[in-house]
Amino acid sequence: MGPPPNLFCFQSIDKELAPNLRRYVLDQQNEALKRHGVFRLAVSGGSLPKTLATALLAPSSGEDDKVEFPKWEVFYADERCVPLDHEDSNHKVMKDELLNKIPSEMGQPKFFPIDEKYLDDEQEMADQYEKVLVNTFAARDSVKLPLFDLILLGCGPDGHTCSLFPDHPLLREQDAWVLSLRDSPKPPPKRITLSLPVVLHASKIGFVATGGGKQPVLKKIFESEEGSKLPCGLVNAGAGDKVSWFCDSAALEGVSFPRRGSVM
Ligand SMILES: O=C1O[C@H](COP(=O)(O)O)[C@@H](O)[C@H](O)[C@H]1O
Repeated sequence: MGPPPNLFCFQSIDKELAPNLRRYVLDQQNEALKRHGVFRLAVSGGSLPKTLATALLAPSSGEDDKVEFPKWEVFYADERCVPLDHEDSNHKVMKDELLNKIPSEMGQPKFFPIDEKYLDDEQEMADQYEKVLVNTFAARDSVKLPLFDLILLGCGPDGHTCSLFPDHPLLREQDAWVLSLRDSPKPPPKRITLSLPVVLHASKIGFVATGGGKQPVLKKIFESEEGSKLPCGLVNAGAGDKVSWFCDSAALEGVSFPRRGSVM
């Protein structure tokens, strides 16, 4: 199983979870900027962008608490094959929740949405998105896997993360960086997703899971053999202490897995 992930539990999302998530993201940003002058992040859609925006749009409290958006390169951990202005688009959620709300003096991150040209062919879409990663992270034959500084993930009520769903054959994919599916159990059915090896390779992986609707699956993931085989459980098992979970008390009610205090 590897070392256990860092599990943080907060009473309130806005007053406690978001500031701690901010500290965590900015620690990864500051380290990445020292390492290579750019912060490469992959983000999920769903409920994550709203909490992330609360974290990142808060006022800065000092030099090491500055969000350096112009030095960010932001990719999608998964995306639905729909137009970028469609309600189901993860990019649209990210734009509505975060990008469009960034004050102009902070500057904008560089975002890498899917190319709408390939909406009719999800495999081509995945191949094209993989090429974007190859162009960013170096040629496919010189690096085995792209190294994100941070990947921020959600956890679906069924234990899926990215668009990697429980028992889906894509979980076994070892070679491709970006995968396509046309049978997502959660609509819309056509999607692309980072592969599990790409997720596990990241420098740091942060899950954000909030609300009572996530409680049954979190209990399963942290406390049962069955849960450790769900996609989120596979990330815990494969990446161990590179993984942190930011949860609220509603999501962790009755979960007895050992928790950490705050990251600050
Ligand atoms: O379909 C998706 O769901 C997951 C989880 O979303 P949440 O709303 O339950 O937090 C999300 O992480 C993923 O990006 C999205 O495509």
